Amino acid sequence: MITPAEAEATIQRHVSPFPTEICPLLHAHGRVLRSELRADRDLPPFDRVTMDGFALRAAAVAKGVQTFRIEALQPAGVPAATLSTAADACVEVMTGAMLPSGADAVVPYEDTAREGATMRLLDRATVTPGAAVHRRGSDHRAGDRVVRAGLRLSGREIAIAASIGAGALSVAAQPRIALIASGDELVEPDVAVAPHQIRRSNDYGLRAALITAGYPRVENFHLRDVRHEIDALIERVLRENDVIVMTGGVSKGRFDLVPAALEAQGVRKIFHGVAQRPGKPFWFGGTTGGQLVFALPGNPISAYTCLHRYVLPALDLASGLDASPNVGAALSERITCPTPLTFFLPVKLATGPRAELLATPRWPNTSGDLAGLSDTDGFVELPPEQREFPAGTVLRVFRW
Ligand SMILES: Nc1nc2c(c(=O)[nH]1)N[C@H]1C(S)=C(S)[C@@H](COP(=O)(O)OP(=O)(O)OC[C@H]3O[C@@H](n4cnc5c(N)ncnc54)[C@H](O)[C@@H]3O)O[C@H]1N2
Ligand code: MOO
Repeated sequence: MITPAEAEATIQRHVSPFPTEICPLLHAHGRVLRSELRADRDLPPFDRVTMDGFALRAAAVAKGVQTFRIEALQPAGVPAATLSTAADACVEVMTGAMLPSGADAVVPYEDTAREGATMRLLDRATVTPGAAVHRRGSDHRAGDRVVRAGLRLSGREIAIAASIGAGALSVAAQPRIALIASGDELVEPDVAVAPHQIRRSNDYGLRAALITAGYPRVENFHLRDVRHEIDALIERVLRENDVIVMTGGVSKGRFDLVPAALEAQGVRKIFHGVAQRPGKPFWFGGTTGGQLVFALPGNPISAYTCLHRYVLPALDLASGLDASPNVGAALSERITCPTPLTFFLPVKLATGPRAELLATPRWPNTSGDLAGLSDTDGFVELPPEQREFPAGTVLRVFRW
């Protein structure tokens, strides 16, 4: 059996990038940016007043002028006024206005007293060139890169894009994902359930996790353990989707028909089985057209863990998202690992006394104990062969 690291690397080798498409800015949040964004003009685009008050020449103040004539009013959103050459000239200005030409500093209202059309500086006013002026191009020059490619777009990048006039963005296409739960025992959550039946929870949970992670084009299906029905559905979803995620039916049981059906429909098995718990029977394959098929074990914690350990990172890679850095967390208590395989242990994360990330184990009862995952932040990966892990051991952590 291959290790989780080998499984991850193998999946990565089979991932090809999703196509690029153009997306209107209003719908681009959560999408992965494919082309960097560059400033279309200097930022700020003009010498921008940063305080409501009066614009004047700092040199006049240095020469002892204390009282100024208010020549004009300069609000935001209109072209710059021009200060006359008189030493005591000033223009009343608003935050966000263009600095009047000829002026080089702004005194806020709070440092002045006004009498009709004149303004007097209070003793506390200190006026130096550039005071309360945000110089043109001082944040970024036209042509500078302001957002790099490979980021998932949040409100921050959307605001930057808007500020540089990028009304449509080049982003990774979102894959169409078929999410198939298989098993005769499964029923919908909102119907009467017989004692021998199990409510479908995996696929609902995986669907929510996929959407939350930025992959909303998910369609759910249910399969009975009937071979010709499995074949027919796989054939159909392969026609319409880029990625297939299945749960259940991949182990060794008489009704674990999924691997054979996938191969019969032209999905090539790349591996079946990973030396890990939970999730040992994980099956991965692909088509010649580049579609990826993840058949996850049916036990709920196995499926949810495998989605986060393998499926979401593969989708992120295909989207061109920057790889997230490996994050380590220190165990808050000593643990004994129950298996010689790599073990994924759910944890609650907190900040320790030296500002380190602390992982507190939250042992689920079994790999079916979904409730054990509630109020956890992710899982740590316990490497194989080592069984005793003292408190303070730093382990790789994956967040849900
Ligand atoms: N002889 C062996 N038996 C099993 C092995 C093995 O190596 N040899 N591996 C075990 C492990 S580990 C796992 S994990 C499971 C995985 O089996 P399957 O992928 O075939 O999953 P199922 O048998 O279909 O289901 C397992 C379990 O999960 C429940 N389930 C399935 N789908 C859902 C769903 N959508 N929502 C809620 N619950 C679901 C299902 O009812 C079963 O209880 O195999 C072991 N056996
Ligand atoms: O390894 Mo299975 O995925 O635990 O129940």
